[in-house]
Amino acid sequence: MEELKQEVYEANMLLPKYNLVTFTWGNVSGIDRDKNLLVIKPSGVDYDQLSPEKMVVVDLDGNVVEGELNPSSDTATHCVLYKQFPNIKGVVHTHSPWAVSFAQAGLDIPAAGTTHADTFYGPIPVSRAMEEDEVVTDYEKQTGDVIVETFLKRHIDPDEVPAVLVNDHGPFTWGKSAFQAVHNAVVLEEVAKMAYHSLQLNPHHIEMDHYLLDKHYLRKHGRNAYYGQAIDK
Ligand SMILES: O=C(CO)[C@@H](O)[C@H](O)COP(=O)(O)O
Repeated sequence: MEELKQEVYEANMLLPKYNLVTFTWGNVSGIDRDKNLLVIKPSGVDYDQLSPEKMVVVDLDGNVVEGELNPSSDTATHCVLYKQFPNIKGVVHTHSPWAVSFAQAGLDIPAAGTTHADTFYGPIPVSRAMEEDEVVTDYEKQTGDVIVETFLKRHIDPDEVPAVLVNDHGPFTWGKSAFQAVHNAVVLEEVAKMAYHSLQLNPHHIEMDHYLLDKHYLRKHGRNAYYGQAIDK
């Protein structure tokens, strides 16, 4: 687990580097799928006080297996995502302002251009607002459940759109490693900013044409399709 602690520590340090967080906001985790153990940032610790040794190891139920500090307050959300999205090995939560603005407005981030399509095969979905009892009982676990519900109800593949906006809260991203999850968080913030400005310039021309989304995303990610029909060429 030492290697994963080092990776997750370095991934956490990228959040302030790319201006995705302020103070102790946000968190990154990574999972060892063989051991079913995840490493996550400790709760409430300033980024400049972090070290690989301060990372916390928990099981998929959030029980601390190793570490002196409390795990991130969002640990339960990370655990739900690892359980429900079997191909992911890293999760990130940030408070990046442009993505949070869409989350607070209850709006998807539209697939407005090829910058978006490079990483996300469609709009970034915003979850529904959570009910009072969901917030009061176990907010962080319920947050994970609402994220999974969003992808199931909208038939979105989490491997093709590795990001979500939690309504009234902020973004979560994921990927095949903690570093890839951070990369997706950086791209998410950039495309949120671009989409906001595109909407201001021309709200009537925002969603990119599907054939361009298909060609661009699927060509970059190993498939080639046209209007969703896979073309074996
Ligand atoms: O979303 C929130 C608070 O709104 C949390 O993600 C904090 O931003 C970070 O909490 P810790 O990871 O330090 O517990």
